[in-house]
Amino acid sequence: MADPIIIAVPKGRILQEALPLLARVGIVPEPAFSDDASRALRFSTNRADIDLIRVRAFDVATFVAHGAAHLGIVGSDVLMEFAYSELYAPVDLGIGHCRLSVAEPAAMAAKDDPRGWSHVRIATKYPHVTRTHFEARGVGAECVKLNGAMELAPVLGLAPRIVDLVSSGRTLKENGLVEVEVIAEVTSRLIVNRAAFKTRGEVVPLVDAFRRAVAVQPA
Ligand SMILES: Nc1ncnc2c1ncn2[C@@H]1O[C@H](COP(=O)(O)OP(=O)(O)OP(=O)(O)O)[C@@H](O)[C@H]1O
Ligand SMILES: O=P(O)(O)OC[C@H]1O[C@H](OP(=O)(O)OP(=O)(O)O)[C@H](O)[C@@H]1O
Repeated sequence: MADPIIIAVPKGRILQEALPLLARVGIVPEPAFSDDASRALRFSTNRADIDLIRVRAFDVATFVAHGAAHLGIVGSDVLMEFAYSELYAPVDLGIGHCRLSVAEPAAMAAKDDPRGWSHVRIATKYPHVTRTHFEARGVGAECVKLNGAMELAPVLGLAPRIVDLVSSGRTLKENGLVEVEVIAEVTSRLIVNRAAFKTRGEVVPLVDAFRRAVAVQPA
């Protein structure tokens, strides 16, 4: 038998929404996959021809782009940041809904006019998306790269503005920030390594199975 197809799934918040979707596709991981105490990183499933790996959200795209995994589930925010040409993103999975936004302290926003910006300093996990967004309207963006807790940057003087994911808005509110621009709406996508799509015959029916599972997804 050929080596199993490997699907990369992010640990963290997307995982909880991805598991019911995988079940509708007919993929049920071994129990250790959902056990936070497990230190394993690769897991078998009810299908002998499919294994799952559990990696950080940003690393899903890297594993699949390099062919170390054949398919993956990843936020469109990550795809925008890396823009890997080796990836094909054929299915919007309709999970992990949030948006990528610019935010700043409420007091600053009260007096601020985004149309007047010529240069901004921004704390973010998304420097590429941020620079591209501002360059499109002639604004230079100087980015301070952080991997989390961006909301601390304005009050501690690291950068007056941030670009981060927003869902309920609670994190911004509890840190005295307000959203001033939405850069992109975000959902999770099924991604496929382009070479695997051509060379592994199992991939096309699997992509179709994800498409069907999304179509019957509860609203
Ligand atoms: N508040 C949110 N609501 C819905 N989806 C979100 C939210 N925050 C993040 N996501 C989605 O989940 C993905 C993972 O989020 P995030 O990077 O915050 O997870 P994490 O577990 O903190 O990652 P890591 O620890 O690997 O850095 C994001 O790429 C995005 O697509
Ligand atoms: O608008 P809200 O519903 O409050 O969600 C937004 C928060 O969610 C994400 O962080 P996450 O909880 O994944 O934590 P981390 O990125 O700091 O690990 C994001 O980076 C925001 O901090």
